[in-house]
Amino acid sequence: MAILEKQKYEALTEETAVQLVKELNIIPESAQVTCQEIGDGNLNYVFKIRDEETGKGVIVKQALPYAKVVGESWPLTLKRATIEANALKKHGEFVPNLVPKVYATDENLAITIMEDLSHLTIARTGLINGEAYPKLSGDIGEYLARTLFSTSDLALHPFEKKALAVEFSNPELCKITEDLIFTDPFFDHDTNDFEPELRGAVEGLWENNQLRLEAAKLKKSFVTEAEALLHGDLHSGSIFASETETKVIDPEFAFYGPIGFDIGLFLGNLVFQVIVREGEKKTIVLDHIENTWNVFSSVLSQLWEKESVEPFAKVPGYKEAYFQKIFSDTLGFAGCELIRRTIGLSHVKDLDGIEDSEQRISAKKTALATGTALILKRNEMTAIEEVITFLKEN
Ligand SMILES: Nc1ncnc2c1ncn2[C@@H]1O[C@H](COP(=O)(O)OP(=O)(O)O)[C@@H](O)[C@H]1O
Ligand SMILES: CSC[C@H]1O[C@H](OP(=O)(O)O)[C@H](O)[C@@H]1O
Repeated sequence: MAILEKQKYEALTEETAVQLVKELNIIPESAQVTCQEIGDGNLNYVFKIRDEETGKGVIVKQALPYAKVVGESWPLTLKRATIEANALKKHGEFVPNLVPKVYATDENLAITIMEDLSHLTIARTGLINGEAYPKLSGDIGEYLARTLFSTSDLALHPFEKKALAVEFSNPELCKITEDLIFTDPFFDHDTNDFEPELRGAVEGLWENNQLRLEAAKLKKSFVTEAEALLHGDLHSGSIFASETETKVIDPEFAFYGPIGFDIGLFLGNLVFQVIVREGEKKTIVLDHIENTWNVFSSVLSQLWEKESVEPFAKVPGYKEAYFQKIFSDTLGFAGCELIRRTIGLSHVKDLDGIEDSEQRISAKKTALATGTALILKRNEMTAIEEVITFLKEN
């Protein structure tokens, strides 16, 4: 029986994934294909199917009814697949060159069939291997400015914006972020995961009430400020890159949230590379951090001047106040990401991949101190150059 006719969820296998793309005529019935499950993320299956004759590839991504990294004991909504596909399509309206093409979706099967980007490398892997990715920060700055402006009240009629906020209501995935980024790392919670050598530093965080107060304020912003349609999990593992191209994948955490969240997650993940790199290679990443903010703010500023529908947009001082709020949120969210990826449930290879244990512990202590400082100093800093100077000195 045809898979689509069943109209109900079943976990795909390499065989049924092939059957599906043939049923949908994405690859001809007669084609000789290979199929491999290549998912390395925390949550989903990713099948790569390749037509041996034409070399054409497609990706079938399927949500499981639970979080893959933990297993069936952590049930998770299948609706995230529809959120992901719709977010790829919505963001693709504004930055078609920076997201994969979506060929088909099926809500029952919780699948997105999309462009195969295997000619690119996941940016986290490339950066760890010392790649420079000259286009990365310019492209991500552009992606952030265009997707965030175009889905906000600055660009949309309030009815349209609120309808989108409803469409992208994503409570289960938001709860993961609320717990894993904004809560658990600041408490002695059993999801936390860190080496015994870090216990002193971690207990220092738990006893730092000023830090916990600021983390609480950032969590409140995340939970309550429905400013724009966010990617929701914009770390360097959600970006494919090469010397000439950048593509953003995996927006299953998309929802209406504070604009600084996407920027902060991206910059926070670049900070890991500032911590682990030396010399000129460190400078390349510092330049990416500065350029991301500069491109983001300059494109957003142009869009604000030319296209904003907000009557207050021309009121002297409003734009500056709006940008300063995004800037300080960005630093705070970057700080939370640094802390949670160091001691929380979900780590990063940038740190965990350091084989020498003394070096690894030292890098992790730096990540915790940097994250703490970004959270605490976020309202004192007003320009990206100050952040760069701070990162160079620490
Ligand atoms: N469009 C794509 N083209 C090629 N490979 C992909 C594509 N999408 C995902 N992948 C591969 O699958 C992995 C997991 O995908 P991802 O969307 O991050 O899954 P998860 O939601 O489980 O984190 C990526 O790291 C990448 O290697
Ligand atoms: C159990 S979910 C943990 C973590 O995984 C997600 O990342 P990804 O889907 O890219 O692997 C997200 O960052 C969550 O916080």
